[in-house]
Amino acid sequence: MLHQKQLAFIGGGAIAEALLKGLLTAKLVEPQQIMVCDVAQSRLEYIKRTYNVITTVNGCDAAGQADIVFLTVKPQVIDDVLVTIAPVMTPAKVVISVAAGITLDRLQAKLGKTPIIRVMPNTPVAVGAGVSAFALGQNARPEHGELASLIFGAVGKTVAVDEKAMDAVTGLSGSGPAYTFLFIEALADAGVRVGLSRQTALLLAAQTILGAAKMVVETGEHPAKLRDAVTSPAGTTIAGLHVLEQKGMRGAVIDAVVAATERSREMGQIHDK
Ligand SMILES: NC(=O)C1=CN([C@@H]2O[C@H](COP(=O)(O)OP(=O)(O)OC[C@H]3O[C@@H](n4cnc5c(N)ncnc54)[C@H](OP(=O)(O)O)[C@@H]3O)[C@@H](O)[C@H]2O)C=CC1
Ligand SMILES: O=C(O)[C@@H]1CCC=N1
Repeated sequence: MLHQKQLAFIGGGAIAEALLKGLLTAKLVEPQQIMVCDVAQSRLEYIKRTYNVITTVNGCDAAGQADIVFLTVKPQVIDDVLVTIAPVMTPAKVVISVAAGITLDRLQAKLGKTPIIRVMPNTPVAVGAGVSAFALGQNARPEHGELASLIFGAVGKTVAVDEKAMDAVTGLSGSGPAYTFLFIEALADAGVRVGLSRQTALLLAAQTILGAAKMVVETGEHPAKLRDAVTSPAGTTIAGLHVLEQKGMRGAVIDAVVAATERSREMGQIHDK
């Protein structure tokens, strides 16, 4: 389905790199099918050197030549980008926006009849283990849903959601890798505190998170049941869990996701911050 399609990324930052790396690794596309546009020449040089894709500073050119246009700029500059690319957009192209908080209505108002898909991926797409939620705009057809499943399914799991859920998705899985990296870092620091080498502590911490997540996904069991199986009576785990509960870990995580969700909503409402 992506054979001979041209993809353009408008914005060559963190999520664009994660996506193109994942798509190339999955062999869904070849490097010559990808064009990356960014305002920073040094960033483009790095992207070209690393992935051998086509690069340009001209967003209009990139969007004009592409069949699938990814909007991978910060929400704060999305309106400028929409004005730049609007003249070359046609109903035969498709726009995939990953910008946090930016609604389909706001994108559609500038892009006329071009079909739009709003997606919230996360950076583990770079290693084929992302999760992406998507919602279709008013001009999108069922094949555009299939396209989203194909592209984002090649680099992880996908879920179709009602657009209303997008801010919550952003607060949970969009930002979630950052919370998890912080937890891994904290676990590794803890390992060092109790006498392990940094290298060993980091390996134990990261592999523990990976293994625990895999158990939840593959067994379909409730995490509480899996947790109970680790927690021996009067053992080590309950001593550790007691401290985490006393320090309010669950509440802190809920507050973090609520704050990120609210920030996503806020970014959809303001146009210049
Ligand atoms: N990072 C993530 O994990 C995720 C990000 N997103 C969304 O992806 C978008 C990009 O985020 P992220 O990759 O983190 O941000 P980055 O800042 O890393 O990347 C954005 C890039 O776009 C460049 N840029 C700025 N203006 C233009 C322009 N007019 N034309 C072309 N390029 C431009 C920026 O250059 P400069 O820095 O010089 O301004 C920067 O290199 C955001 O909307 C975010 O909400 C969604 C899911 C996950
Ligand atoms: O921090 C951000 O705003 C973006 C959106 C989701 C992940 N990163």
